[in-house]
Amino acid sequence: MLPELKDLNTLREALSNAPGPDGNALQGAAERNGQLTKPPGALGRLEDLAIWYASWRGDARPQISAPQVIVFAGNHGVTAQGVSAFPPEVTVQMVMNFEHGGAAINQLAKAAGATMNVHALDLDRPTADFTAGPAMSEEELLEALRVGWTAVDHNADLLVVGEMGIGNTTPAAAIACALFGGDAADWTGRGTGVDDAGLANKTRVVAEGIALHGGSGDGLEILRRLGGREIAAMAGAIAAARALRIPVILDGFICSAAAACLANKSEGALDHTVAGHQSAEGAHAAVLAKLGKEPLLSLGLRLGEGSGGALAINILKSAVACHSGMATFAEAGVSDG
Ligand SMILES: O=C(O)c1ccc[n+]([C@@H]2O[C@H](COP(=O)([O-])O)[C@@H](O)[C@H]2O)c1
Ligand SMILES: Cc1cc2nc[nH]c2cc1C
Repeated sequence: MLPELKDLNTLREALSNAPGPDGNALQGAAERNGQLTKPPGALGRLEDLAIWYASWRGDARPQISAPQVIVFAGNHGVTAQGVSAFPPEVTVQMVMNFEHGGAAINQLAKAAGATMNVHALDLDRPTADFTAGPAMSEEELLEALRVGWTAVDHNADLLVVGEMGIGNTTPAAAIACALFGGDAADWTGRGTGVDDAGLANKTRVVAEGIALHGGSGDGLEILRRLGGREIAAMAGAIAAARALRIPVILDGFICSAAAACLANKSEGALDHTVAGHQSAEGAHAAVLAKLGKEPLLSLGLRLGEGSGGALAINILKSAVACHSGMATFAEAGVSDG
C-alpha cells in the first residue's frame, strides 16, 4: 500500500498525492453528532475531534482500538557546542530505559492502551554540527525518513510520534527559524533546562546555523541541513500515516518542528494531525500558531518521548467513545427540544 521510499521525490510525490478526508464519513459523522443525547455543542471540542477522526478513518461511527506510539532516538553533533543541560550519552541510556519499560512514555502509552515501539537511529554516529555544514547528507536524510516511513503499523488506527535526542531542541529551533523567519531568539528555549548563559550560547548556535543554511524554502532541505535523524524519522512516519489515513497526534516542540517540515509540501499536508499538547518549551506555542493547531492539553510538560501525544490519546478515545457509543434522541426517547 505504501510505495518504497527510493528517493526524496517519492516522498514529495506521496505528499502531493496524499489522500484527503472522506467527505461521506464526515457528513455522516456530523449528522450523527447532531442527533446525540446532549444539547448541541455541549461536548465542545470533543465533537469536532470525533468528526475529524471519523473523516480520516472513512467511518461515520469509528472506534479506536489500536493506537501506536513510536519513539525515535538520534544524536546530534551540535551538542559539542554545549547546547544541552545533559550529556549526549543520555540518549542511548534512555533508549535502554524505554526498552526496559522504565520511562514516562512506557507508563503513558500503557495507560492509553497503546502499543509502543522504539527506533534508535545510528546513535554512535551523531549528525554533523550544523554550524559547520549540513547536519545530514541526502542519503542520511533519506535513510532516517525511511525508518519513520516503515515504522508505522498499517493496522494502527491512531499514531503518536515522539523522540529522544539530547541536544535536539537546538535543531528544532533552527528548523522553526528557517521555516518561519524571525530571530534565533524567537525560537530558542531552555530544553532540558539550560541557564541564562546556556540559553544565550544556544541562541548564538541557532543564529550561526541560520546564517550558514537559511534561505531555503524547502522543508526537506531545511530538515537535511538543520535537523536530525529522529526528527526526520518523525516526519517520515507522519507522512506515511497520511498515506495510510491514520490520524496522528503531535507531541511537543521537536515533533512539531518535524511536522512543520512537511507543512509546505502540499495544501493541508498536516490536516490528518492534531496537536496533543502545548509544551513548556518557550517557542512551542508559536510553532503551533504557525501550523494553525490548537493544542488539546497544556500541562507544562517539556519531556518529549511522545508523552503529551500519548496523554492526548485518552482525550481522542473519549471523544470517539461518546460519538460512537451515545444514544440518539430517538433511540433514548429523549425530547430533542
Ligand atoms: O517535547 C518537548 O517540547 C521538549 C522540550 C524540551 C526538552 N525535550 C526533550 O529533551 C531533550 C532535548 O533537550 P535539550 O536541552 O537536550 O535540547 C530531548 O530528548 C527531548 O525529548 C522535549
Ligand atoms: C533523563 C532525560 C529523559 C528524557 N526524555 C526525553 N528527553 C529526555 C532528556 C533527559 C535528560
